[in-house]
Amino acid sequence: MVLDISPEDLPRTGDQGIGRVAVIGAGAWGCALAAVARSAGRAVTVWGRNAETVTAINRDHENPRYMPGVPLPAGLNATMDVAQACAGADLVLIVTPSRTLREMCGMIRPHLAPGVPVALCCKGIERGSGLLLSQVAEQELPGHPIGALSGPTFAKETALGHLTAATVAFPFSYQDRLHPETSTAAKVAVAMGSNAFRPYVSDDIIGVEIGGAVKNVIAIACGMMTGAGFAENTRAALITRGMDEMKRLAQVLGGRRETVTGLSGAGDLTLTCSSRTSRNMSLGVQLGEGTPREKCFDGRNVVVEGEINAVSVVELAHRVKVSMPICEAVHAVLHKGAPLGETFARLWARPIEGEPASLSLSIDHPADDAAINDLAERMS
Ligand SMILES: NC(=O)C1=CN([C@@H]2O[C@H](COP(=O)(O)OP(=O)(O)OC[C@H]3O[C@@H](n4cnc5c(N)ncnc54)[C@H](OP(=O)(O)O)[C@@H]3O)[C@@H](O)[C@H]2O)C=CC1
Ligand SMILES: O=C(CO)COP(=O)(O)O
Repeated sequence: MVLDISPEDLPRTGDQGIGRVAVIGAGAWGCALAAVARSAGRAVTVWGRNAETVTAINRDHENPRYMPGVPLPAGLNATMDVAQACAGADLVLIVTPSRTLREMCGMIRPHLAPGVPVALCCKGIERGSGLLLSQVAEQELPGHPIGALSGPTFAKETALGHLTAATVAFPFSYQDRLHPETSTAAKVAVAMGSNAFRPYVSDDIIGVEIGGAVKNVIAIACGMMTGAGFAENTRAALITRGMDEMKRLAQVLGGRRETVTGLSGAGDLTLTCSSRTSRNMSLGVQLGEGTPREKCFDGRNVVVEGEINAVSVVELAHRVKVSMPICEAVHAVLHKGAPLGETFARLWARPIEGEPASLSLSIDHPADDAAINDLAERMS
């Protein structure tokens, strides 16, 4: 169900709450979130850099390039003018690929009113610096509360109004702990929430962001093994052990392990590792089937965050000395030319460990090279 209210009919609620939302990015997720905010009764303007897409959103209420056939609410405005998109906004959602975040922050900076909260809806870790996206945005947008909106949310399903839940995380002040319902996270959750889109409030931005960045890499691993002919046992093992990698990294960086078991961690990991609707899983499947990288997605340029972020995740893990063997395997195959079959066969042949890791043990068993070669052969 989509409410069709003209932006002029809506009060600007100012201090009372969030009336206007600017969405930076007119791709699949940007348009889906714009539809969510519009359906929740907000006035919404989407900024996009592609004239045809902007025209199609305004004229046809559709994004034919990224979500063909999915109707968007009629009252949703799109523009190529960033000043117009940000004018009067009480909330900004940044929804472009993670590698563009710094650039997007610089672009919107001159046009934001002081103190307007910015929620990051992209998933990744900055390459080189190892910074979380929220830390990048804090550097570029001083004085603005920076948070994240993340969860198991395929854009098309969300835009079509399928029941969806996600986490909204902003750091809490002392006051926020006394009155969580007036925190920025709660205000953003109220602004975005509707009968179909259910936000949960969190103060653990680190835990939420790590979940979003790492799950894409694990989804590529699941795809690779699926494409190579392995089945549900293998996928379940990768999901579970992948979640452990997420938990370890989140905890060392100051996030909470229980956040990783929530929507933005376990929820998104399960979704992304279960369906070829996921671009990350789909890339893995194609590679596992033996398709050369340049021929994947029929040669189209598709946003696969886990591919780029395998580098930043592994670099970060090395920096903080966290063991992430599945991410390492994906990184080795994608970026170091390691053979997929042998890499995953060796992943399975690692020393026996404790579960949980606090049961600290490591039992070497002699690597049976012939067996590893057999397994690798089976995967090639
Ligand atoms: N799709 C989904 O289901 C979900 C996606 N996300 C996350 O959202 C983020 C965006 O993904 P999604 O919307 O799916 O991607 P899409 O490929 O659908 O769209 C990407 C958008 O970003 C724009 N863009 C790309 N590069 C730049 C740039 N340098 N400057 C400005 N705009 C740029 C594209 O514009 P143009 O068309 O002009 O190239 C396009 O509008 C990712 O981090 C993804 O992980 C999160 C949850 C769900
Ligand atoms: O993040 C997503 C769902 O929550 C989208 O996943 P993909 O980028 O793999 O399509």
